[in-house]
Amino acid sequence: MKVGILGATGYAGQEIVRLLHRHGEVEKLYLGSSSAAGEDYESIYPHWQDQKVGILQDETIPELDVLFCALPHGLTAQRTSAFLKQNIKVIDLGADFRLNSADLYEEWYKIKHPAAELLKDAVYGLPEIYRDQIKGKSLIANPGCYPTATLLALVPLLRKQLLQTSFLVIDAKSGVSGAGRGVSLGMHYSEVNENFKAYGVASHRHTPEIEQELSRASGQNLTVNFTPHLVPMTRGMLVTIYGKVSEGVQEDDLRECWQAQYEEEEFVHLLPPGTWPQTKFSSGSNHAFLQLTLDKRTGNVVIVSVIDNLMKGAAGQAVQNMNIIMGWQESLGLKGTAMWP
Ligand SMILES: NC(=O)C1=CN([C@@H]2O[C@H](COP(=O)(O)OP(=O)(O)OC[C@H]3O[C@@H](n4cnc5c(N)ncnc54)[C@H](OP(=O)(O)O)[C@@H]3O)[C@@H](O)[C@H]2O)C=CC1
Ligand SMILES: CC(=O)N[C@@H](CCC(=O)OP(=O)(O)O)C(=O)O
Repeated sequence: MKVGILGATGYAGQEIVRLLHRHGEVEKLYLGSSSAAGEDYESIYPHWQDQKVGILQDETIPELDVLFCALPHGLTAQRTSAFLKQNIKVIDLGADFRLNSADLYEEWYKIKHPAAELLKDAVYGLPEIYRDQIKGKSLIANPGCYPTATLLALVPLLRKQLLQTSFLVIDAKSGVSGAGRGVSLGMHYSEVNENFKAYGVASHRHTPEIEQELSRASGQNLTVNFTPHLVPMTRGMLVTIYGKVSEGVQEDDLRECWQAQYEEEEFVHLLPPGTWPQTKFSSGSNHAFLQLTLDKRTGNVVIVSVIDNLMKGAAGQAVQNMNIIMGWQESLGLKGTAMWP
């Protein structure tokens, strides 16, 4: 199969390179770059020395079966229609096709949607929830990292109406690689190291994505309080969620619901009661870890969900989506647990 990556020099793009290198079905890899065409991949990332990854090409897309777009938002949608006309299946790691409404996209991303007519054709690529809809599709909206960690925890519970929709607090923490390689001042080592800060408070652009998918799961329009934080670590994401259970719901009901949803899943793991997820459990792997408790004093459920932002939160999930649309074994390129410690 011929597979391509746009944004191959970025953090998400280079993680896809790593996964495809051990995938087995990829015969030809096109590496597209707007800034480094003609350069050997090894000169950008010397840890690939002597592994013959390839020469970065300009963004003229050759004949391909699948194209991963790991670009800043807005850039993929401008070109998607042309890619689809070339019979290329497109997996967008950015946000261009995640929201169903072009108006909502404009409100949160502050640009007019470049291809609103394609929104109806895009599938939200969260395999454990929407696998059947992803199969055979040509345009996949790979979910955001914070939404992935949040939705894996909440969608099954809301579908079964085990939680009240009026009160959901999502307190999220991400490693710095979540911001990409082109860093701004706020991501400078001396600004991040030995520091810890909230950002995007009550305004982060993943809020409408989370609300859209939770509303879909619960059948009601709901809102959430979502606050992301920046943690001085390279990769990893830990999301703590507080909610109110529906009347009469016990902790076992919540666990059984997760169990039913995820018992056949290779990449989502329910930890035994009392074992709480840590970011290192998923570092460098596509595995997600979940835990919850019903706090008897307050009556609120507390949930913790952990993923690696670059893997299940981006490149790993994108490769999982490719495997599904191509009808391959879902774990191709994705085998392996975290590196520990
Ligand atoms: N980092 C993460 O944890 C996650 C990222 N994502 C999404 O994946 C996409 C890529 O993110 P990430 O790899 O982190 O970002 P990076 O900033 O690390 O990489 C983006 C790449 O896009 C290419 N690019 C093309 N045109 C432009 C432009 N005008 N400005 C900047 N870059 C450009 C660049 O590669 P070149 O110069 O070679 O063309 C660049 O390396 C984004 O949409 C991001 O939101 C989603 C989930 C998690
Ligand atoms: C730490 C950090 O900065 N994280 C990024 C999230 C990365 C991501 O998933 O962004 P997209 O929705 O654009 O794909 C952020 O908050 O903007």
